[in-house]
Amino acid sequence: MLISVGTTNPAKLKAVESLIQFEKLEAVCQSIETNSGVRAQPLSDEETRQGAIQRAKSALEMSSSDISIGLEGGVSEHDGEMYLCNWGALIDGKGHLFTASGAKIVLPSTLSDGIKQGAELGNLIDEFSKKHNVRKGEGTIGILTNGRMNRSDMFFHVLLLLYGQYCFYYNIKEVVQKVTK
Ligand SMILES: O=P(O)(O)OP(=O)(O)OP(=O)(O)OC[C@H]1O[C@@H](n2cnc3c(O)ncnc32)[C@H](O)[C@@H]1O
Ligand SMILES: [Mg+2]
Repeated sequence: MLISVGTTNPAKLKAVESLIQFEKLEAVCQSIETNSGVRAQPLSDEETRQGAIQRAKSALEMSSSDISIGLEGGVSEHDGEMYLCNWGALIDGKGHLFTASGAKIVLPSTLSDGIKQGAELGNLIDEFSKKHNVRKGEGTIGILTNGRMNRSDMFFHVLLLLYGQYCFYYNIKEVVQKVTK
């Protein structure tokens, strides 16, 4: 089985490798650089979700994979507070689309103020944590939980939700969403 993933970010790719291991899949993971079709810093759940879907669609178009995956990070506002949000999309060989979101965590005002001024979280979190390329490693979620969670584990959880739905609907031969939606 070939699984294409619309990113070159090692934290996201590690999550897919973890899924392959966990599910004992005979699969190869192909990393494909894709355009998310949304802003580099998505500012809502909907925009982040669309980014994940677009990445999965592009990865499918650019490969002959059995399954394609898109993972996207962004922020969303709830009750005046800004949260880190995460979305994933999986498209199977028949063109069926599955989506799921991941853990959310509130951002301190230093980060949310910077994002409101137009900066990208990836750059802000490096400055905030005095580390380099946090987005490719533990991620903002790692920094803000003092290392109890990390970006790969968070996306691995999203992937379980995606792959789990794929298995569930495939078994009963039902499909909830179409790619065209
Ligand atoms: O190479 P790609 O796949 O684009 O990976 P990315 O790290 O840029 O990740 P996203 O495009 O999905 O995230 C959108 C923006 O939010 C930042 N971001 C999102 N989640 C993050 C996290 O957990 N840690 C650090 N930065 C994060 C990221 O750096 C971008 O500026
Ligand atoms: Mg990006």
